Amino acid sequence: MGHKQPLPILITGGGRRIGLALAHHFLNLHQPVIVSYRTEYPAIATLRDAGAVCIQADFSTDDGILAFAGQVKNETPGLRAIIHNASAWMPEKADTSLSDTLAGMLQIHVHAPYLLNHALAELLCGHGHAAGDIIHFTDYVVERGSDKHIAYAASKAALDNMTRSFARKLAPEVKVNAIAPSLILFNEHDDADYRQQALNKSLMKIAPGEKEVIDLIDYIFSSCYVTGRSFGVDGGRPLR
Ligand SMILES: NC(=O)C1=CN([C@@H]2O[C@H](COP(=O)(O)OP(=O)(O)OC[C@H]3O[C@@H](n4cnc5c(N)ncnc54)[C@H](OP(=O)(O)O)[C@@H]3O)[C@@H](O)[C@H]2O)C=CC1
Ligand SMILES: Nc1nc2c(c(=O)[nH]1)N=C([C@H](O)[C@@H](O)CO)CN2
Repeated sequence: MGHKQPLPILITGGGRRIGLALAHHFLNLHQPVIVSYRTEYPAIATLRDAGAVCIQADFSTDDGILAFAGQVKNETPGLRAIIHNASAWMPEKADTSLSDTLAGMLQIHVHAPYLLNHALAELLCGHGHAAGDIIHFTDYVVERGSDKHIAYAASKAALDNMTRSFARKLAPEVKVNAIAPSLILFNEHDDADYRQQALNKSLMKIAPGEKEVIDLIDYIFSSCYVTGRSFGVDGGRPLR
């Protein structure tokens, strides 16, 4: 008798950093992975060589999101999970209109997960009790707000709210949870002063790297009971 191939995990924005680390983690566990990417980084070829299905997609328009959903449906009859990692951390700034900033943040953090969850729910369902997962990457600023990233924080707050709506809609076959990180990884251009200030904002005073998020997702996937929750990965930042 042949072994049944596990269903793939879909990771959006898997070309770099946390999304890329998640993709390699699951591939190392012989778990099939489908990755969306916007920019053709060298990492995409490495992912393909490791067995990932990599689909180029730009979520800047609803048409781009829906075309991607169609390509995923052509690729697989079912999904183990969707991890909504794709994101942009846009501040309010003088050279971009406030309308464009707000629209861009709502597009990537609200339209993309909202449309993809609706379009792909049928692929997550039908595999048994708690057999599917959706993970929304939100942010610690959902609780606190952010004076420099107002639209970003508002759009992540909407995503946090959708976690509970989709948990209600898709139970008991699919669990839907959010991960709300504070500092996980610095960006290359962050200078020493910025880094020190950011480290001082948490109790734990480190930038822990992708492993903290990977371990949490492994836990969420192992559960058959936890749904509609937001998990902070923030080094105790709310207590500072
Ligand atoms: N890193 C951290 O410390 C923190 C991260 N988070 C959250 O964790 C998640 C992962 O973080 P991180 O790895 O730093 O994220 P990055 O910003 O480094 O990467 C996000 C990914 O999303 C993709 N993306 C952005 N816009 C679009 C678009 N319009 N269409 C398709 N893809 C797009 C990017 O593609 P491209 O490279 O082509 O632009 C990139 O691959 C995010 O949701 C983030 O908000 C929250 C708090 C802290
Ligand atoms: N999509 C992204 N979102 C966020 C990023 C990022 O690089 N991409 N970075 C942060 C910061 O790490 C911040 O939490 C501390 O400096 C927040 N969100």
